[in-house]
Amino acid sequence: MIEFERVSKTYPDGTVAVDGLDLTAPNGEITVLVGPSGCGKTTTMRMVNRLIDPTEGRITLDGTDTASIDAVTLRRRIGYVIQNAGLFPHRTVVDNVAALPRLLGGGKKQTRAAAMDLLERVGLDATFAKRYPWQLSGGQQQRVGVARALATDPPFLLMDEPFSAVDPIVRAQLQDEFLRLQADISKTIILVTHDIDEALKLGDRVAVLRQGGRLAQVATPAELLEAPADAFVADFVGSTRGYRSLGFRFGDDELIPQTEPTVTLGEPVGEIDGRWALAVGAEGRPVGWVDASAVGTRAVESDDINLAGTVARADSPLRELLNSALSSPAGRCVIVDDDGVLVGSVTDTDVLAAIRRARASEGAA
Ligand SMILES: Nc1ncnc2c1ncn2[C@@H]1O[C@H](COP(=O)(O)OP(=O)(O)OP(=O)(O)O)[C@@H](O)[C@H]1O
Repeated sequence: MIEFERVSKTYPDGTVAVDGLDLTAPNGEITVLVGPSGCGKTTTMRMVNRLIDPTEGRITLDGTDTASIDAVTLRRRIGYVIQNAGLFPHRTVVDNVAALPRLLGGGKKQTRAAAMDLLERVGLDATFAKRYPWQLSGGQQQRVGVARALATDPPFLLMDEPFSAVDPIVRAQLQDEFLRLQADISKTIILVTHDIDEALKLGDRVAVLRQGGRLAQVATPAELLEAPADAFVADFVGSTRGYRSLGFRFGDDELIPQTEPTVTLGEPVGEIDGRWALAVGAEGRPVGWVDASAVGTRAVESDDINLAGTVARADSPLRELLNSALSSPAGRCVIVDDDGVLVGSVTDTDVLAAIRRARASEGAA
């Protein structure tokens, strides 16, 4: 059990990120922290593994004050999964998973064998073990991130927006797989998300935070939907729906897709502006990004393709466009049509500007 007792965090500049939080994350359950941007979700979670120290109050793990446990020992008991997986880029998948057990003195053979088992549990077969993170899709990287967090078999798991950087179909798959895995391993989990649907799907209990790091309500998903504690919770459960539905409309705003230069497998990268070229398959469907500076003038091979980026459709919510832009090494969101064929791209800056415009017009409505 993870317990917050009157926990507050005020940053040196005076920002009150968390204010008098009382919260219990019961053993074997998923407790989700959800709330608007800046409401203190990440700060709350990072205080558990002491990446951030509380200003007041205490946090206990099965009754022991975390402040009394040496930080390294503490972190061995708490797995940590972050957005974009945070894998070591120069180590293979299996070495990423085996790294911490090795550091803790495990033998090479035995830690590798355990890592292979874990990879299989998160849905990756042996062919992925020797690859490097950039040779995996975002969803596959996230699976490795989960396997790595479980490598020391910690009783507690912290997950910060673990499924945000992948496209909606992959996200739903990862969520389903994660629920199946948890039914098996019964870890005590705190998961942070800004997505109320994800919170309601994954959480045994959902804690809704409001600005200033105050707990608005903690309840089961059903209770939250049926009996929101106040207008803020009701509004948050409802209003993010509105925000999510913000469509990307051609001709609207200044968010117009630009032509994206492409490269086909087996051919060299032509003249491009910048470092990254988008690789497309024969049917014109994007397959990933190629680092032109690494390929030089030779023909592009499948091993050159960085698979981490996601695509969005023209009518995807702006949040998905942003996820696509942020997951691409080029910082560009790739837009495809209903058949998955490339339409063009928009930059992360343009997507952010469109989100700001949409929010402003929502506020004015
Ligand atoms: N190191 C810091 N110094 C000062 N203020 C900070 C620091 N880190 C976070 N904050 C502020 O504390 C508040 C809570 O931040 P936190 O990152 O915990 O929120 P969050 O709910 O996780 O936000 P998001 O969903 O946008 O990631 C915000 O107002 C943020 O600007």
